[in-house]
Amino acid sequence: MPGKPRRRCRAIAVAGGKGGVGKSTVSVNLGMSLSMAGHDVMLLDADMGLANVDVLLGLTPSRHIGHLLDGECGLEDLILEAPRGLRVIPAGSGARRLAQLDNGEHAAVIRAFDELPHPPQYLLVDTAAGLSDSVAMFAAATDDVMLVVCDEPASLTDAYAMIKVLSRDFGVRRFRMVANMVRNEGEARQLHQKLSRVSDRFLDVVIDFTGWVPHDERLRQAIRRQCAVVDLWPSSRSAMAFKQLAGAVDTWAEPERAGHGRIAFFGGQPVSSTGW
Ligand SMILES: Nc1ncnc2c1ncn2[C@@H]1O[C@H](COP(=O)(O)OP(=O)(O)OP(=O)(O)O)[C@@H](O)[C@H]1O
Repeated sequence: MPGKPRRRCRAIAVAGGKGGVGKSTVSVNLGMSLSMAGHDVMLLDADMGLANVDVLLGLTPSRHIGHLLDGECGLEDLILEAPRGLRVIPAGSGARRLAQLDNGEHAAVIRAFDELPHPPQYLLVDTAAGLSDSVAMFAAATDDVMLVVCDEPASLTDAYAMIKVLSRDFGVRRFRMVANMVRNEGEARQLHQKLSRVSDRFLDVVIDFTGWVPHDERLRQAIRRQCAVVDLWPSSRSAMAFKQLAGAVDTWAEPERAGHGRIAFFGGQPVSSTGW
């Protein structure tokens, strides 16, 4: 008997351009919130050479992407089990080679996800700061690009630069904005308006407002303890915001199929084992 329609893995890049806006914090806590809501979630630390997802979660990887590229192990051998069912693929730290991957190596990392025996429902890709080829390639290989923006001029200009490059060079048309470290929803929406105004004027893109995360001292304390705030203090303001963000992500319409010839996460594997 045919089962219910199967759902494709959704890959979401967490990007922003500027360093320190909260990309890794959002990746870890959104990923864990989705996992706590019952989804199968994997988080790829794509900050090659300067890994910090494992540090944020107090994990100690013994192998990293470099071992995969050297053929010493498969992608599944790199998976670390974080709390609440979140699976993490660490980037590796301190290896210069990892910070200088060429396009072929990026493609090899992305394609390795097609071979996973248990692909996740959601793959979050925590990208590095800046606008390197590496960031652009990883972001362009996902279904959705989530831009983390905070209330600083450089955050807005860097987010705009990222939108420009991804739309012009990779045909990305839709972006999902998350305001981080803001005081309230009004401030978050103002940031969205600022970014949308300038993008509407010069670029053919859509920027959706996905949600916001307040500046929260609890979150910083959780980071110092190497825990996700959603795990340690689930009723803190930031944890509640991440829960809401996960709920918003889960209402997004089904992602479009990977474009022909595009290097995409799960591009060779159109469906996974659960209903979308
Ligand atoms: N909502 C928040 N409330 C309070 N502090 C926050 C919040 N989000 C992030 N921070 C602080 O900002 C710091 C930087 O966050 P994070 O490492 O996630 O940024 P990033 O964009 O990934 O940086 P990089 O690109 O340099 O790796 C955190 O260590 C934390 O102290």
